[in-house]
Amino acid sequence: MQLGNGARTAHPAHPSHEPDERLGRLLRDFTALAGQICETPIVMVSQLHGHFDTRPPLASDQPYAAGIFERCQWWRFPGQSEVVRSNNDFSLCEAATVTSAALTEIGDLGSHAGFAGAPMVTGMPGVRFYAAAIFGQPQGNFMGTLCVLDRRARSLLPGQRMGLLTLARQLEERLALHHEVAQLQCQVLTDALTGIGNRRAFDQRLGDESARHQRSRQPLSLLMIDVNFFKQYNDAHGHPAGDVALINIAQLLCIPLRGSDFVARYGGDEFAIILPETPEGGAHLAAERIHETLRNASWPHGEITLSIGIATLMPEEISDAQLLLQRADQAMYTFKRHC
Ligand SMILES: Nc1nc2c(ncn2[C@@H]2O[C@H](COP(=O)(O)OP(=O)(O)OP(=O)(O)O)[C@@H](O)[C@H]2O)c(=O)[nH]1
Repeated sequence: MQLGNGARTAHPAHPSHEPDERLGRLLRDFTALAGQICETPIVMVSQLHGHFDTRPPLASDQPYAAGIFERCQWWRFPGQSEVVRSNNDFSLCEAATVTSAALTEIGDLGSHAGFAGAPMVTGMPGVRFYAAAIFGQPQGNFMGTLCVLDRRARSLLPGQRMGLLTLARQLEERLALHHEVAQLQCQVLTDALTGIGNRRAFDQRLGDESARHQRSRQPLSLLMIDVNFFKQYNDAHGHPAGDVALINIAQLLCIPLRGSDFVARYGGDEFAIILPETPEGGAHLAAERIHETLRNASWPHGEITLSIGIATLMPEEISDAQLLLQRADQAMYTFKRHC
């Protein structure tokens, strides 16, 4: 196996496919306000470039990794308090962003030469009126449109146009802030050298998982990992070569694991892996797969081996993250003594 640079990271910030809650609230509030101000039954936000949802892609998150969600739409329909994601028809929003006007308004799509046949007009939701205010920049982190729609032909009042433009500007600022906060959160939880979760992320996740263990009464396993003779490796090949080895080890650790497992750099040459809902036997299998992955890797300065300590909290045990940590640490040192 050749070690590459393409990092396959187990990202600490968003361990699941749950939606980004803050973005959800933002979209709900802005679509509600736009509908109120413009008195339209349907409101929609189009993401035309970049990601509003700042969840970093997970290795297992194929649609994100493939960029499928690069463009998407969130709709608010009459009587709904939630926005729903549905990629309907981008032709109108795309056209709105190529004009020089900040606001595009088409009173009757049904008699419009360019858009009478657009899917949004002829199919669901069958709209006749469309107005869109652009936000973001084509060269920036994101660009999109805040759109108000109606199933009948109509127009906006001057104050409503101004209101829509103001809302789009505010949405742009909030999304930019949302991006910055997400980036900072990500940095705070990421190990700068290897790109996987850091000690802080590990502590948070272990707390979450031990609470889940208590609720679900499922076993919870932990692997504590130490690189063998790493001081010698550094001394023999230099600190930069040691850094590269740590980066490669972090990548390799992620390969044989499940998407729900969590890999972190615990500190120095130590790594930790949380295995939710995994009994002792499963944890031993995971450790064996890790040893095998490292054995099959090609190393520039001779093989690197690991000492792996395994501990499991059984369903009937009281959840105690510290106890789990102590047991795994102890098991790791026992393993090392036999190396
Ligand atoms: N290159 C590099 N080395 C690091 C980093 N963090 C810690 N180390 C080194 O990791 C080594 C850890 O050494 P020890 O704790 O003695 O462990 P060891 O040499 O692996 O010995 P055993 O654990 O008994 O196998 C030290 O030489 C640290 O300087 C890092 O970010 N980069």
